[in-house]
Amino acid sequence: MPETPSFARPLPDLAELIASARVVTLPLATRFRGIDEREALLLEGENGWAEFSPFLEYDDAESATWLRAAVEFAWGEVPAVLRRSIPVNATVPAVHVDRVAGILKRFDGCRTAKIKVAERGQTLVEDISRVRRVRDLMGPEGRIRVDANGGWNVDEAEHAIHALAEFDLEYVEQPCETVPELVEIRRRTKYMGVPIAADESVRKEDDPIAVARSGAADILVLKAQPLGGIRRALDVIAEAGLPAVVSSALDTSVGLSMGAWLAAAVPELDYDCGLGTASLLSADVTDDPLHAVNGSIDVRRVIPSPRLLDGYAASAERRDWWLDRLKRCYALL
Ligand SMILES: O=C(O)CCC(=O)C1=CC=C[C@@H](O)[C@@H]1C(=O)O
Ligand SMILES: [Mg+2]
Repeated sequence: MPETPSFARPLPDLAELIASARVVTLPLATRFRGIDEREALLLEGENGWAEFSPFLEYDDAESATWLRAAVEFAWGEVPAVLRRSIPVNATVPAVHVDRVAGILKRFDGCRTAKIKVAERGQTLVEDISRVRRVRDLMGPEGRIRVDANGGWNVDEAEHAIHALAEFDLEYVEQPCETVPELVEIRRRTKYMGVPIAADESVRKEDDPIAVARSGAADILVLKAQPLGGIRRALDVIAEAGLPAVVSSALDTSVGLSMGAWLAAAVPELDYDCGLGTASLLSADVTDDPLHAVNGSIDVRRVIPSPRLLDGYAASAERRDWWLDRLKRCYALL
């Protein structure tokens, strides 16, 4: 038996992970993050199913953290939940303004929308018209946040946030790439009253607390898979001492069930969570997907349907690729 890590006691053998592993390729309803299909590896442990789905370009060291999260959720100790349903935001990719209404309709009852901005190859004018359309459709009570994925430099961010402020933004997520840039943009835009949230600067930095320590953000966006699991994400929230928004990584409903579990265990949950993205998929692994109903998703384990696992099974070549990745990442646990 390999050495016992804290996230799953004891660490299941690799053979056990491989025995239950299923790899799927799911079509997206809307291109997002430059992809039209989402690949994911699902695993069944003693607690139920979990998802291992680092993006394809991530290296093994980063991906091993995502595997730690899956192993914890399927085999390890998970914390008690404090709530049974989680309010979620609609997620609006960087689409043409004419597609905004169709996308919002996929998110039943969501009072909050997160809109992607600063997409490479697009202009601020396109961002402004997309955000304006969401504001028009949601009305004055809708809550609107934007996510730039670090796509602006500090001057561009200052200009864009100033231009978008008229839409009453709840926050701007990752306007710039680095922690020092976030510190600077937060200083420059403070007078506008638009809070800054950090996502990549939490999940991709070696030290997820650096953002909080440097005063680089008002809010943290936390994702269970990239942070290495629910308990690690809860530790980050406790140590950072900032309000948390729980989000996800374009997961299947199985991955979203882990995100919902994290959101359910966070002591204070003041913001709607980025866990409604099953609605961006045009197929899922379960007949009972975690779609928003009345603006919220359930906190529950998700059991994939054998019919859907077969129907959306990845090609033999992609399955082998994922199993090799699983083995390499397991070796890093
Ligand atoms: O937070 C949401 O509304 C949905 C999740 C989401 O936006 C993301 C999922 C996956 C990859 C990321 O580029 C992206 C994000 O940056 O938050
Ligand atoms: Mg983000």
